[in-house]
Amino acid sequence: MRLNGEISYEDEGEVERESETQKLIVGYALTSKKKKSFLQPKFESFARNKGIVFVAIDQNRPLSDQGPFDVVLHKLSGKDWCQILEDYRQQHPEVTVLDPPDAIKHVHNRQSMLQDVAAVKLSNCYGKVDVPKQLVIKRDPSSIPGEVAKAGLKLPLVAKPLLVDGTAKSHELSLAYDEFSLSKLEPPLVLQEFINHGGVLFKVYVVGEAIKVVRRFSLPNVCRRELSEAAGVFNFPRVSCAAASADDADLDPCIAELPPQPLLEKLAKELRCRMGLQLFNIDMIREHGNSNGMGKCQSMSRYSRTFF
Ligand SMILES: Nc1ncnc2c1ncn2[C@@H]1O[C@H](COP(=O)(O)OP(=O)(O)OP(=O)(O)O)[C@@H](O)[C@H]1O
Ligand SMILES: O=P(O)(O)O[C@H]1[C@H](O)[C@@H](O)[C@H](OP(=O)(O)O)[C@@H](OP(=O)(O)O)[C@H]1O
Repeated sequence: MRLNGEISYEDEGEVERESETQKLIVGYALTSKKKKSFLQPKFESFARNKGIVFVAIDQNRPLSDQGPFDVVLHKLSGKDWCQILEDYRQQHPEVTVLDPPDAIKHVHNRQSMLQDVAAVKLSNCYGKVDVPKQLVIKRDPSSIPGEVAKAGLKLPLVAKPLLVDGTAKSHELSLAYDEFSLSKLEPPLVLQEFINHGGVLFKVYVVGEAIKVVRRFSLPNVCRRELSEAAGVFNFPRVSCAAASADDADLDPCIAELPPQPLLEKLAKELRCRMGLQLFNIDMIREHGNSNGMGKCQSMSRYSRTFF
């Protein structure tokens, strides 16, 4: 299995023979941004060799007039599109829609996306999965310092937009070091306690029962001295984007070790059942200095990367 550009074509010949008998048609409805990042030409041609063909859905024509599709893969939003998909699902129960609009709703909001993770209460011999302590602020920024104190949240705090709609704005994150600067933040947002995690994040990609984990660089630990000296709100860029891969980095094994596969399998299965999602991604960090293998999921999203 290879990520993005690093494609292995070792088994191509064999697969091409298989594809002569079988074809799976995937109709896709993606924004141009998503088409560019997800449906890369190399990926499309690799899929074609596996007998999987991607066909663009024409949004100006009724969906039922198009196809036939085995799978409808989409990442569009809006009430009208959701209704079109729901109607299509009723008329074509044989088609797999990735994913149904009702299931997707969970990951469009940073509060609801972690509620299901917390509800799983996953703790077994392989480790424990939890979510950071967090608070939702819907309106008044001047109320934030008081709300934070009332909830007993410890500084520094990571501030994230409440809604996640695929825009760059919805991925803008900031770190607030002191209580006075909290009222500068712009609701609606989620405030999460910053978890020291050794600067490494695990991206867990789930496709049905298949799981692929990659390692990315992340924010470094914040030490007590830094916290006592720093003040204000700092915006930080997409620290754990694809370019920040730490898969081949020479790291302390305690930090770099991937979360145990059985733990991820259990988590993914529970989330699939609870949310009804088949295709999603979980961002996980391992709490630094916690020898019990405690992991925290601090975010979830829909698919993005292409894997081979
Ligand atoms: N509570 C937290 N404690 C420590 N680091 C955090 C916390 N929340 C987020 N981060 C770090 O901030 C970065 C981005 O966070 P997050 O994944 O929540 O944003 P996102 O917009 O959902 O990201 P993506 O679009 O990449 O999925 C990651 O490197 C992550 O490790
Ligand atoms: O590239 P990875 O590290 O897998 O992170 C993804 C995020 O998890 C997704 O949420 C992004 O998609 P949206 O911007 O549509 O939410 C997705 O955006 P992209 O498809 O435009 O690259 C990625 O940023």
